[in-house]
Amino acid sequence: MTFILGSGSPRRKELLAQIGVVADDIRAPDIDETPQKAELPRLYCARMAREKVAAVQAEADDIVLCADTTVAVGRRILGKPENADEAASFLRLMSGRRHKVITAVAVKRGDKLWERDVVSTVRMKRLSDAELAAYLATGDWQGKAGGYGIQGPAGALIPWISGSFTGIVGLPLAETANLLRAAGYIFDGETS
Ligand SMILES: Cc1cn([C@H]2C[C@H](O)[C@@H](COP(=O)(O)OP(=O)(O)OP(=O)(O)O)O2)c(=O)[nH]c1=O
Repeated sequence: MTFILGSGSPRRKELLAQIGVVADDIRAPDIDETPQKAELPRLYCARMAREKVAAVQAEADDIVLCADTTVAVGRRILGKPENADEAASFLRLMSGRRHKVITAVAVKRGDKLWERDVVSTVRMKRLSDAELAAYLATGDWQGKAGGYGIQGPAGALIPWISGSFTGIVGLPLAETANLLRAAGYIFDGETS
């Protein structure tokens, strides 16, 4: 059995390492992440995780794990901003209000699939123009859903969350450990 992390995200690799899981191989999936018309954020996020895991080539006995993190303001899906202007518009939208962060995880082994999604609520403080400009200048928004990373400088902008911290960062560890166990991944110290 080979354990394949189907993700190019450095966060997901680090989060797995936190629970002692080291991938034998990393294969970043390349899929079209465009939402369908009127697609709801949670359904979109679950579909992305499924499509990622389907896109990763593996042997029948290999375990493959993929995930997707999506930020939602109401029904609106905020993906990874393409540039600083888009990041600024996302952050203005979230400023002073709550939004959801959904992370869907998909694990496959042969033709079996295990899936789980975790929804967290995040409150962002009301951002002054100076705070917004200072955050954008860090460049930390790049490659992150919604244009911020709670684990970085944006942590100072988030006074409250409800849900899974590791889920917001990109991989909900409690749920992920359960999915891996279900797929037959053996953790250190466990016999089956
Ligand atoms: C909201 C939030 C997102 N993120 C990151 C996690 C994900 O890497 C990214 C969302 O993009 P994803 O499309 O979920 O993942 P990815 O493109 O980085 O990697 P891959 O598809 O290869 O697995 O946003 C944070 O790091 N911190 C946060 O607080």
